[in-house]
Amino acid sequence: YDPCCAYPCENQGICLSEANRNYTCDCTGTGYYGSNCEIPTWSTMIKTKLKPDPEWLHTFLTSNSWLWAILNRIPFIHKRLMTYVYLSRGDMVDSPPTYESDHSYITLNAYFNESYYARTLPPVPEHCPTPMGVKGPKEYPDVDELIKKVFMRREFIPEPHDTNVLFQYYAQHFTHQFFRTDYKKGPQLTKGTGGVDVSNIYGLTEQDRRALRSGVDGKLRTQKINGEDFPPYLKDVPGISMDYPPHIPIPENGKFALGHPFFALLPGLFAYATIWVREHNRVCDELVKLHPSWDDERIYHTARLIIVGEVIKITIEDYVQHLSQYKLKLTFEPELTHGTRFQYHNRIHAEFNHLYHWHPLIPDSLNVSGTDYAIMDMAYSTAPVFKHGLDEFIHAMVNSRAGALTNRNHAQVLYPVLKKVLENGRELRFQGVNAYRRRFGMVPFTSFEDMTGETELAAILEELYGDIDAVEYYVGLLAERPGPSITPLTMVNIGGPWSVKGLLANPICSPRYWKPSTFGGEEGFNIIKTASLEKLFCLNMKGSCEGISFKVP
Ligand SMILES: COC(=O)[C@@H](C)c1ccc(-c2ccccc2)c(F)c1
Repeated sequence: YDPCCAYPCENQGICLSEANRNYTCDCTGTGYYGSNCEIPTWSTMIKTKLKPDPEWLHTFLTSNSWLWAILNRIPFIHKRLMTYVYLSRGDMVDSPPTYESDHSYITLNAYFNESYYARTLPPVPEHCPTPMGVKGPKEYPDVDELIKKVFMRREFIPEPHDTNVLFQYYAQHFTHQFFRTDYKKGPQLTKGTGGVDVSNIYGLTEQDRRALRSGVDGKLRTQKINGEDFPPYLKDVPGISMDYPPHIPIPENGKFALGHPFFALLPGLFAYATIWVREHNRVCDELVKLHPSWDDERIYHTARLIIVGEVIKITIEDYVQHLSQYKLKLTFEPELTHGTRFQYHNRIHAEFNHLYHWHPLIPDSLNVSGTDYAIMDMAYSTAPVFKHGLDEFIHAMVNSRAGALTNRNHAQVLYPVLKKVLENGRELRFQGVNAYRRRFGMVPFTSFEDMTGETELAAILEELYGDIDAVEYYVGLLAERPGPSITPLTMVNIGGPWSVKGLLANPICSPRYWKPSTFGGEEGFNIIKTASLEKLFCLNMKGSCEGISFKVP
C-alpha cells in the first residue's frame, strides 16, 4: 500500500510516495529536516522553547482575573496582545487554501474552484489499510453504536458557565451565513462566499437580496404584526425560496421570507432574523437623516456595510468573549492588522463546519411565559413568537440554560442530524482528531483517558477505536474532557484560528475600507464601534431589554 498512509512525515512535512514502497518527506518551510522532518533547526529549537505551551496559555488566559483587569487597561500592552491574537491565529490558516476534499494532494482546484469548502488537512488517501491510514480498525465503528454509546443524551447536562439559549441561537444564526453546504451535490461543496457576508440577513443571491428590499430609503421589507415590525410573509415575496418541508402543514401566515432558507426552522432563528431586519432599517433611518440626498441604493449598501461591522464587533466582543471565557478583553480593532503580513481574504474550511455542529447546546424544551415547548413543537413554527410576543420569547431564551458542549448530550430528536454529520466526516475522509491537534500546534492525546479525563467513556472509545490516533475528528472534539471554555480545549485551539481569520479577514477590516466614509461618516463608523449584543436588542425590542446577555441571569 502507499507508504504515505502511515503519515511518516512529522511537523507538517509533505509525504510523496515513490517507487517500490518508498517515500520522501518534503520539509520545505517546516523549520525541521531529516528523512521524516523530525530534526528541528536551531531557530526552530529556540522558537519552540519560547512558545508557551497551549494548555498552560489557555489556563492563563482563562484565570488570573485580577492580573487581566490591569493588563486590559494598559492600552499599549492590550493592543500588542490583540495584535498577537489576530496575527498568530491568522498564520495558522493556509491562505491561499491548499486542499479540497476530492484530492489528498495539493491542486489548483483548492484555490480556483470556490464551490469547494477548503480543507486544512487533506483527506486520508484512498486504498489505505484502515480508514485513518494504517491505525485503528479496518472499518469505521458502527455509527449507530457510536451515537448511542458516545453522543445520545441520557439526561440534560446544563452548560456549566450558565450559557443560555440566546447564545445557542446566536451561534446557529451567525454561522449559517457561511456554512451553506450544497447538500444536493455533496458535503465537500458550499454555496457560500467564504466569510461574514451577512447573507443570512440579506439573502445569498442578488435576486434574493432584491426581493427582500422595500426599495424605499434602503430598507428591507417588513410588515406590521401586533403593532411591531416583522419580516414579510413568504407569499408576499415572489422568487424567494425557503426550506419548508412539504409534509408539515404550515398556514400561509406562518411562513416568512428570510435571508436564509433554513431560518424558518426554529423560532429562535426567526427572532434573530427579525431583530437584524429591524436593526438594518434603524440604521437606514439614521443614514437618511445624515444624507437626505442619498438614494435607496446608497442607503441600502452603506447600511449593509455598517451591519457587517456590527456583526463582527458583537461576535468578537460578546460571543467569542463568552465562548472562550478569556479574561483578556477581546476587542475588534482591525487597524491593528494594517501594515502587517495579515491578508484580507478567507475561505471556509470543511473541518470548521464540522467542528461547529454544536447541537448539544440545544435543550430538550424551552419554557416561554409558562408554556413548555419541546424541540419538535418548535420545528418550522413561529407560533411561540406570536403567541407570547417577540419580547417574551427573547426573555425566555435569555433565562433558559443551554446544554453543555460535551459527549452524551445530544437530544434524542437530533439523532438523524448527528448521524449525517458523522457519515459526512467519513465521506470526506477526515483525518483523526490527533492529526488536527498536531496541525494546530497541540500535543496529541497520548491515551483515551488523556482525552476524556475519565475511565468509563475512555474504555468504550478504546473498544471502538483501539488506537487513540484512530479516533475520528468530530468524535474526539466532543469526547475531550471539559475545559474552562464553553467548548473543550481542542475546539478552542483549532476553531479559534478559523474563527478569528474569518472575522478579521473581512474586506471592511482592510485599510481601504476601514474608514468613516465607507460607513456614511463618523456617525456610521461609531454605530459599529459602539455596537453590542445588549444594544442590538435594546434598540429593537418593544418593551424592556433588561438582562440581555449570553448568560442565564
Ligand atoms: C485560540 O483562541 C483565540 O484566539 C480566542 C480569541 C478564540 C477565538 C475563537 C474561538 C472560537 C472557537 C470555535 C468556534 C468559534 C470561535 C475561541 F474559542 C477562542
